[in-house]
Amino acid sequence: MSFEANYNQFTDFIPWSQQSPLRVLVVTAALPERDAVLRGLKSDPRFEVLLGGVGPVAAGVNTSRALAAANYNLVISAGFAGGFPNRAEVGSVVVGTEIVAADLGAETPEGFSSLNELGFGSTCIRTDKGLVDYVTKALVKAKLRVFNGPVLTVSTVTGTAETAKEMMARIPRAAAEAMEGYGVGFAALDQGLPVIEVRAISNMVGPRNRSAWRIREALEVLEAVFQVLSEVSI
Ligand SMILES: O=C(O)c1cccc(C(=O)CC[C@H]2O[C@@H](n3cnc4c(=O)[nH]cnc43)[C@H](O)[C@@H]2O)c1
Repeated sequence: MSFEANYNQFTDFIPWSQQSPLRVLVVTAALPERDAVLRGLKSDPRFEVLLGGVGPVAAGVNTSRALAAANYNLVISAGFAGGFPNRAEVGSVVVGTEIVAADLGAETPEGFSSLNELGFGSTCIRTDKGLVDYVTKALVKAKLRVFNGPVLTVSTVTGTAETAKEMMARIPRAAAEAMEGYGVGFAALDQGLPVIEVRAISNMVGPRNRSAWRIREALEVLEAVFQVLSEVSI
């Protein structure tokens, strides 16, 4: 289906799609992720791919800078992520329903208190539901293994079973953990733009085991994701 046909499908119910022409900023953390996304997109002119750096601060600052320099109407945070056990396995894709700054808060004798609970703002950025559903369906149709759920943003990669358990208790439906989504999402929100997070699962969240990382597989999945997105022209 052509870009215009798909684009028009949204015009009844997704405000961002009424803005024309569609320009999408994709923010990746590292070079291999950026290159995989570019290979998938095959020079689709509607997409710009930014190397935003690792972690929420670098990603947020670089996204803000890019959004200030040009007009976009959609932002995508993309790359690898850890999958939570029984939620998203290695080689699958997670399309985030929410972006949650999972370690932004305070440790108290009673346990962790999020920024929300402390009354200092929100740790949760909502993603565009219509777009999340649309992207999910397109990826499933392309035979990718896709899961939906909150994607956590952390400043410290989880490296023990205890912390993984704690994260799952804190955000029970969490599907994946990465390090940039909240920064990218905050910058998009600041400009009034919709955001989604799409992650290829390279490892499981839990005890540190670098030999179990499946980077090449995750890169292939990331490339396939953006090939699909280019073909359905979100
Ligand atoms: O040294 C380690 O044990 C280790 C384990 C997981 C990830 C790292 C990184 O430095 C990668 C950071 C990079 O990749 C994304 N990512 C991928 N998997 C995870 C994860 O399980 N938890 C958090 N982030 C992850 C992340 O978005 C960064 O861009 C090192």
